[in-house]
Amino acid sequence: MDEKVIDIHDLYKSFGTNHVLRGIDINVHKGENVVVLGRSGTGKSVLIKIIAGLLKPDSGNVNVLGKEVDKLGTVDLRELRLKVGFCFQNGALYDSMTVGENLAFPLKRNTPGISNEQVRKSVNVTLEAVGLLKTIDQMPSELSGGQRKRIGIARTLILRPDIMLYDEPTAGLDPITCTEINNLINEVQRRFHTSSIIITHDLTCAKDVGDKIVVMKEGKFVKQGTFDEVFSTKDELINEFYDYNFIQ
Ligand SMILES: Nc1ncnc2c1ncn2[C@@H]1O[C@H](COP(=O)(O)OP(=O)(O)OP(=O)(O)O)[C@@H](O)[C@H]1O
Repeated sequence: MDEKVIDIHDLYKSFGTNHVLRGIDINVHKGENVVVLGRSGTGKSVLIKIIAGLLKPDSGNVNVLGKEVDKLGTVDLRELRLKVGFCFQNGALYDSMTVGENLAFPLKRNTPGISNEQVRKSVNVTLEAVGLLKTIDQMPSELSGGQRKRIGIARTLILRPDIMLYDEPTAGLDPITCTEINNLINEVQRRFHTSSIIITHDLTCAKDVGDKIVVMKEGKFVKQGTFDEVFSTKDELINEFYDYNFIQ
């Protein structure tokens, strides 16, 4: 796990007078799942949007897969974005397309010349990987919340990215479905050799999927280590999380 696929140093980002990121350092090694844990509004989504090249940093170094993201031109940025999969909180599915079409769409758009047979094969393999091949002809509105999340992950995965960025993958799900999503995130890591950042305020998710946990507060990282290292001392910050998650 020596190779760094994400290497961020001294990252700052403000919106007007709202100083959201205030000197962030983080690295993700190849094959690692890193959880960013923090309460609402601490800047977790802004951080992964900067990594995905969707927002520009004010200052600092943001190196992703060996490239300085904010220095890339349009073509190089587009190429990098294909290797960085962004799993949106709501799955970002097209409601007017079937599940199969939702997966085929990004693949066709980003792989000029791909044959219908290759698309069909890839859609099948990817749906099978998330355990939902049976939903291929269903509409997103017919799916449960957990299924929509899985399909959202599949739609990102179909481009076989090196990096997966998960934005609150378990938000709004019941505990059993949360566990299923956590298992899927680990399965994706194993099967597709992805490196991931998972942002969440769900402690069970952090514990289940995180090789490393970083705790963010007010735009800074205040703790990092394995789950046990971070949560071995129950200071005020950590207690906030236990209270929030109703865990004693
Ligand atoms: N495009 C934007 N323009 C202006 N302000 C923004 C923009 N994106 C985010 N912000 C602000 O940045 C701050 C951090 O937002 P962010 O979405 O990163 O929080 P978060 O930690 O992901 O919270 P949550 O858990 O609720 O999603 C918020 O105050 C938000 O209003």
